[in-house]
Amino acid sequence: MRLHPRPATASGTRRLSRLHPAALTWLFLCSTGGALAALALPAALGHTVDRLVSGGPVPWSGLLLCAVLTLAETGFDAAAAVTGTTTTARLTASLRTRTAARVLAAEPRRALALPTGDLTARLTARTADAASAPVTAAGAVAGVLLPLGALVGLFLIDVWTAAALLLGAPLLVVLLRTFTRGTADAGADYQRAQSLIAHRLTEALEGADTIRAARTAAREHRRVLEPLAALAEHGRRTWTVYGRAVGRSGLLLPLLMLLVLAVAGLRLGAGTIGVGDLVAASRYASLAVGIGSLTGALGSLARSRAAARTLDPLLTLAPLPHRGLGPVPDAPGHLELRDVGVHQDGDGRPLLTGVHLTIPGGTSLAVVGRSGSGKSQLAAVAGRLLDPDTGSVLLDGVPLDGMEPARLRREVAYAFARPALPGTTVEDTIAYGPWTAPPEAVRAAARAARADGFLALLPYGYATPVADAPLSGGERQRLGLARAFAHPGRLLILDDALSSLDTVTEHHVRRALDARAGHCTRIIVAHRLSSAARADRVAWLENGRLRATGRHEELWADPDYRAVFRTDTPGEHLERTGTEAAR
Ligand SMILES: Nc1ncnc2c1ncn2[C@@H]1O[C@H](COP(=O)(O)OP(=O)(O)OP(=O)(O)O)[C@@H](O)[C@H]1O
Repeated sequence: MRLHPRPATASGTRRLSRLHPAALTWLFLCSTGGALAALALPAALGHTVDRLVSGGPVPWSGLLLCAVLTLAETGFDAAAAVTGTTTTARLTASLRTRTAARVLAAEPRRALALPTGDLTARLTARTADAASAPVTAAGAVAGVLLPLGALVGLFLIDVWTAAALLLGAPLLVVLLRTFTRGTADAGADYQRAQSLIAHRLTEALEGADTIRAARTAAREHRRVLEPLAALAEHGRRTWTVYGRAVGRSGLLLPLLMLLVLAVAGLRLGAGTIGVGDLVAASRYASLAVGIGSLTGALGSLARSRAAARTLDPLLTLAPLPHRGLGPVPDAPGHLELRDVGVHQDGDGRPLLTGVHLTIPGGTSLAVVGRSGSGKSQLAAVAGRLLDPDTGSVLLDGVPLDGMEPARLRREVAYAFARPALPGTTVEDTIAYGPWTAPPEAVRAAARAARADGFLALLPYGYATPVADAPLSGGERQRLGLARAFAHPGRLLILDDALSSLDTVTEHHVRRALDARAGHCTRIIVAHRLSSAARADRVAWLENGRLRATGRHEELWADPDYRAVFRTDTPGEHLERTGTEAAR
């Protein structure tokens, strides 16, 4: 895959904490407020107990303070929980939107070269993992503040009691460090195995019919689930690290508590501290050993960091470079390919070599050639779905790579052999594009693409949800064509977009295409003889090179050209001239 990493400045995920600053500040204040209330409570409690034990009047003010502090702690904690959940959801949405926007703004075919399942896992699960970091970190501040404050409280009550707690502190630090390192490694491996399963599952779902036809479901099942053993292993590793940390802290923390209470008890016996101090010391000790709860936050932060690493290559994808140029106004759509070359990513195999081609504005060009000759590569380069590795492409004299992408997209409409059909209803699907086509344009486009007939038979016509519309391959193609027709620009590129149409429908669609002569340049990638015969000119590709260009009737004299259309059925196509085929 060719990603275009930028020099590493602040990475996209690191900048997350700058989003929603008000919510994060509020969360920080709530967490801190809750921690301060929790820290003040033992002191107030100790003081109140001392007053009660001394046998004086009931210390109502002390009792009230304890109640207020308890309520404050609960209130702050609840507010922190609500703010944390909503902020994480909003950060996840922001991160997903930004990552998806980056992917879509980069050169399409190369940016989307990640396997679909892997990309989906990154855009869904990984963004949620990474986006939880700022909230976890804000919450962890309280997790640090509480034990530190409790330690200070212990020092203020009695130095020896505090020293007893400090005795166990180095062990706790070692425990936390080991835990963080262990979960980070296991978490990253776990996420990788998850992505691999997601990728294989997506592949299998896309090829469900092939798998069914080949009766290889069991083999496919094994292939998809093959990384499951590794996933289970990484999961076990994570839980082992958790288990060990919990086991060790489960042993260490009560021992530490016991030690602190024993020292405090001795100091009470020696008359150095009072009963209230003992109560406060026991509360502070339990708050201080609560540092063990940081393991959860550290584990979550380690998972977020591993997820962020998988998102950074997407967030640092370079946007499609351009020079902000616009199309020449009222120009005819004259397209020029100058010495265009495209190499395969990875091994550098040439897919297109030295293609020089001029398509006068308003004319049509059929691109023909054997399978794999590079027709789709040429179609992709002609509308900047792909940047050539060498050479340049100009529309009315303006280089495509200089044109502002949004303006370029308004000038170039594409239709594909297997179009994606986004949108809720059929109407949305046709209207979907650089601008939302109005209803009358949608209907006119559907008529031109000969889609109106089958759309009328759908239960709710144009309002039928796409998911509920049973569509054949040819009907899908006609919706894709209608979408292209509904967004007319100066260039229309059909990449094998008529291949599933029956000959009568194709004939009508061709007439709709011909009606655009003079005000729209058309490039039609096709295998059918009729497409070549009806076009103003033909570009004949062979092994990624332009073998010849010219009118179909002229090229027909070349037996190699005729062989491009030859079938094994004697007499079919080959005996027909271009003029006959065009009729
Ligand atoms: N996304 C891609 N990444 C890398 N190589 C590709 C990609 N798509 C196609 N190729 C390679 O480029 C070459 C030309 O493919 P292209 O799709 O342009 O052929 P085509 O003439 O349109 O074929 P067909 O008529 O079968 O659709 C093929 O050899 C193929 O292996």
